Amino acid sequence: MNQTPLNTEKFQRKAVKVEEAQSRIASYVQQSEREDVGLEQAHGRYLAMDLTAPHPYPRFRRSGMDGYAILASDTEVCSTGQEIWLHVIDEIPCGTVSDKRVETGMAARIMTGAQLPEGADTVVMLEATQLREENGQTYVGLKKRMEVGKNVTQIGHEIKEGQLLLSKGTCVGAGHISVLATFGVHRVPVYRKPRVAVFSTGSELLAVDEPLQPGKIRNSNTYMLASQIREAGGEPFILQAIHDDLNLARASVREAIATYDIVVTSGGVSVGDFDIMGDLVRQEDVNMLFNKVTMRPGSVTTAAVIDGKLLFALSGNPGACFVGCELFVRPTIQMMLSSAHPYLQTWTAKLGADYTKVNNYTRFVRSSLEIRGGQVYAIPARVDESSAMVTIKDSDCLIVVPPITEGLREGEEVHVLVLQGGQVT
Ligand SMILES: Nc1nc2c(c(=O)[nH]1)N[C@H]1C(S)=C(S)[C@@H](COP(=O)(O)OP(=O)(O)OC[C@H]3O[C@@H](n4cnc5c(N)ncnc54)[C@H](O)[C@@H]3O)O[C@H]1N2
Ligand code: MOO
Ligand SMILES: [Mg+2]
Repeated sequence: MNQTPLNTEKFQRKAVKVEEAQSRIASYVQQSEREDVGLEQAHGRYLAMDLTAPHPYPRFRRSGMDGYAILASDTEVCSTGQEIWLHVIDEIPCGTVSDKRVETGMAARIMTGAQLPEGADTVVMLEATQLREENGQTYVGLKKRMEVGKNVTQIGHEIKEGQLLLSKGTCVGAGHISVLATFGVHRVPVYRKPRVAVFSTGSELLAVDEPLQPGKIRNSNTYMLASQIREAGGEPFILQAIHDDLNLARASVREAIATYDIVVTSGGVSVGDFDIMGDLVRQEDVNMLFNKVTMRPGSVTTAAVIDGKLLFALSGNPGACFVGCELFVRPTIQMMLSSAHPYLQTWTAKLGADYTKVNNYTRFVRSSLEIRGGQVYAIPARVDESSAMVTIKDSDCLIVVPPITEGLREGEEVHVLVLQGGQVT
C-alpha cells in the first residue's frame, strides 16, 4: 500500500507562555511615524511627541468673580466692624487690560475672567458691596475683611511655563483637546494609525450579505477583528477572504505584507488537513515566532515575521480569535503608538459564580463585570467555548484562570483583564 509519510511537524508544536509570546512580538514592533492633523481630527489619536507649555496658564492674574479689584490691606479696618468706601477708578470687561493702577483707597469694577489691574491683589464679589455716587464720582462700600488673593487666580496656577503638558503616547480625549486648544496647538502631532490588513481563511465562509448555504457560515471574524483593531488605535483594511488553499494564502499574505504595517488572519492555524496558515508560517522565508501558546482559548495562535513585518495568524474559532487579538494584536498596535499601557489592564475582582473548568493552560474566560455592594465582581459567561461567538458581546473582561486549579469558587479573588470596549454596570 502506498502510504504518505505523516507530517508530525504540523502538530508537534512547542507551546510558549503568553508573556513569552508577547515579548517575542514586542522585539519586532516598530514605532509608527508622525503626521500632523487638525485639532478637530485629533480625538482618539495618540500623541507622537511630548508637549510642553509655551506659556504659563493662566497667563495673567484673573478675576474669579464679577466685583471689584481692590487692595486687601484696605479692608483690614473692617475686622473692627468698620465699613470702608473706595473710589471706583475704572471698569474692566473681560478681554481688556486696564491702564490704571489701583492704589490704596481705590477699586476697579471687574468682570469674571478679566485681568487684574496693576496694584490690586484681591477681588470682592459684587454681592458683598454697595454703591454711592458723590460729585459725579462712584464709591464702592464693603464691610468684610478680605484675605490677599481672594477670588484671584494667579499666573501659572494650573501650568507653569515649560511644564510637561501631555506626554507622547497619550490617547487624545476631550480634556486633552481642551489643553491643546488652550495652548494654540491647532496642528496636532500624532502617530499615523498603524494600517492593519485583515482577512479570513476558510472554504466554509460566506460574505455577510450572502444567503446561507448548507455547511457554510458567514464570515464574522473579519468584522470583529476590524472593530478590535479600530478600538486599539489601528486602521483596519478588510481584504477578500480566501479558500483553504496554501498558494492563495501565500499570495494574499505576501501582498498584504508589502502594503500594510501588520497582517492579521483568522482560521487555518490548527492541525487539520486544510489548516494552511499553520503550513505557511513554517516556510523558509518566514520567521515563525511561535505557533502554540499555553492559553485557552487560542492555544494555536501563531505569529511570524515576514520582511520585517508582523503576521498574526489567529484561530478561526471566534472566541480564540477575539482573545488572540486582545492579547497580541492590540498591544502591538498600542506599542506602535507609544501607549504607556499597551497590554490590557489587570484588576482584582471577586468571582461572581463558581468556575469549575480546569486544564493545564491558562484560561482567559470571557466575563462581565458588576458592582455588588461596592465590590467588583466578574461573572463568567455561561457559554464560553472557543467556538462560541454570541457571548463575546456581553464580556467586558477576561478572568485569568491559572493552569491546574481545583476550580474556582464564587467569591474567590481573581485577576481580570479589562477589555477596552467594556462597560462596568
Ligand atoms: N486535532 C486537533 N483539532 C483541533 C485542535 C487540536 O489541537 N487538534 N485545536 C482545536 C482548537 S483549540 C481550535 S481553537 C481550533 C482552531 O482552528 P483553526 O484556527 O484551524 O480554524 P479553522 O479550522 O479554520 O476554523 C475553526 C472554526 O472556526 C470557524 N471560523 C473560521 N473562520 C471563521 C470566520 N472568519 N468567521 C466565523 N467563524 C469562523 C470555522 O468554521 C470552524 O468552525 O481547532 C481545534 N481543532
Ligand atoms: O485554540 Mo483553542 O481556542 O485553545 O480552544
Ligand atoms: Mg482548523
